[in-house]
Amino acid sequence: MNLLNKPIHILGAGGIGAAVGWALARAGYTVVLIDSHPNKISEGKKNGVTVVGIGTQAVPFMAFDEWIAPNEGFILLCTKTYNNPEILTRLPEDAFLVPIQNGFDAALERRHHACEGIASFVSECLRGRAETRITRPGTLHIGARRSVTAWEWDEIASLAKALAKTKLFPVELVKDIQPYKATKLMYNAAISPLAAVAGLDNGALLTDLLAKKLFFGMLYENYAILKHAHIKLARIGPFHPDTVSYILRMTALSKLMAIFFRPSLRGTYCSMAPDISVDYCRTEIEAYNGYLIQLAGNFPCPLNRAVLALFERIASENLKPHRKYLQYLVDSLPEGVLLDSSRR
Ligand SMILES: NC(=O)C1=CN([C@@H]2O[C@H](COP(=O)(O)OP(=O)(O)OC[C@H]3O[C@@H](n4cnc5c(N)ncnc54)[C@H](OP(=O)(O)O)[C@@H]3O)[C@@H](O)[C@H]2O)C=CC1
Ligand SMILES: CC(C)(CO)C(=O)C(=O)O
Repeated sequence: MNLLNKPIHILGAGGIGAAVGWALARAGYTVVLIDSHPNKISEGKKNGVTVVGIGTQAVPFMAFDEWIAPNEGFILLCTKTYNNPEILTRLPEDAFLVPIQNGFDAALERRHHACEGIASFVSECLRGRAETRITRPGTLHIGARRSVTAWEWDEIASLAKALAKTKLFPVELVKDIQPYKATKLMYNAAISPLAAVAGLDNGALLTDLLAKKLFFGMLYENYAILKHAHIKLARIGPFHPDTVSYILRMTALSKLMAIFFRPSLRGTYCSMAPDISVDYCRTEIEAYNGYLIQLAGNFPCPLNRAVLALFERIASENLKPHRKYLQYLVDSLPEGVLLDSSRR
C-alpha cells in the first residue's frame, strides 16, 4: 500500500504547513489543511493557499474542531509544539505521523513515530492569513527517527519524493533525521529566544554587539551540551557544527563568520517572535532551551537557564519584547560566563 494514494492531512496551515501543503497540492496530491484560526480557515476555503511571489493553490481547509483523524494516510504535524497536547489526544496510535517542528517535545517523542521532517527554509505566515512568504531558502530534510521496517522506509522515501516534486524548497531524504534535528536545535535555541525577546531582526544577532556576544555564547553552549550528551550532529548549511564551534573559539574568524552569515539571516522570520509580541506569551521555549537544560543534567548551561528564567518572567508578567532584556540576560549570568571567544 502506498500512503500517498490517501489524502494527506496537514495540521497547522502556518509558515511550514501552508508551504508544504501548497507544494504537495501543486504536485497533484490530495491534501487537507487543518487549522484552528477561523479567519485563516474561511480565507483558505475561499481563496486557497498563496505562496507570495509564486502563486495560489486551491487546497481544502477544515477546522481542527471538526477534524476526525483518518485511518490511513500521512498526517503531517506542522503546528507549534505547544499545540501538541490537544492534537496528540486526537490521533490514533497507528497514525503515520510526520512532525515538521523545531525542538523536542517529550510527549511527542514517546509516540515512537517512524519519520520526521526538519525544515531549514524559513516561511512567514501572518496569523489568521492563508498566505505565506518564504523569507530564506533552505532544505527540508526527511528521514527516519528510529529503526524502520522496509515498508516504513518506502513510505518515507515516497513522501520525500512527493515533497520535492514542485521544487518550492529542496528536499533531502536522510537515513537518520536525529542529527539534523539536534543541529537545528543548536541554532534555533540560540537565534529564536534572543531575537524574539529583544524584538530584533534575526540579522541583528550578527550586528548588535551585545546580541552577538549572547548569540555566539549560546551557540557555543548548545554545541557543548549536545556534544557532552554524545548526540550526533549533521551539517545544515555551509558548515558542520564542529567547524562552527571551532570558528566560535577564534575571535578573528568568528568576526569574519558574522560578516559572512549576516545576509543569510537579515530579514528572515523568527517563528518565536509573534508568540510574545501579541497580547499573550506562549512559546516553544520548553521544547528548545528547556529540552537542552534537561539534556545537560549536571553539565553547566548558565545561558540556557537564564533564557528560560527570563521567558518565565515575560510570560507571567505579560512583558513585551525589548532590547533591554539582552542586558538583563547578561546581568543575570554568573561572572565570567560570556568570555571572549579566544579564552574558550
Ligand atoms: N516558520 C518557519 O520558518 C519555521 C518553523 N519551524 C517550526 O515549524 C513548526 C510550525 O511553525 P510555523 O509554521 O511557523 O507556525 P505558525 O504559527 O505559522 O502556524 C501554526 C498554525 O497552526 C494553527 N494551530 C494551532 N493549534 C492547532 C490545532 N490544534 N490544529 C490545527 N492547527 C492549529 C495555528 O493557529 P493559531 O494562529 O490560531 O494558533 C497556526 O495557524 C514550529 O515547531 C516551528 O518552530 C521550523 C522551521 C522554520
Ligand atoms: C529562522 C529560525 C532558524 C529562527 O530560529 C527558525 O527556524 C524559526 O524561526 O523557526
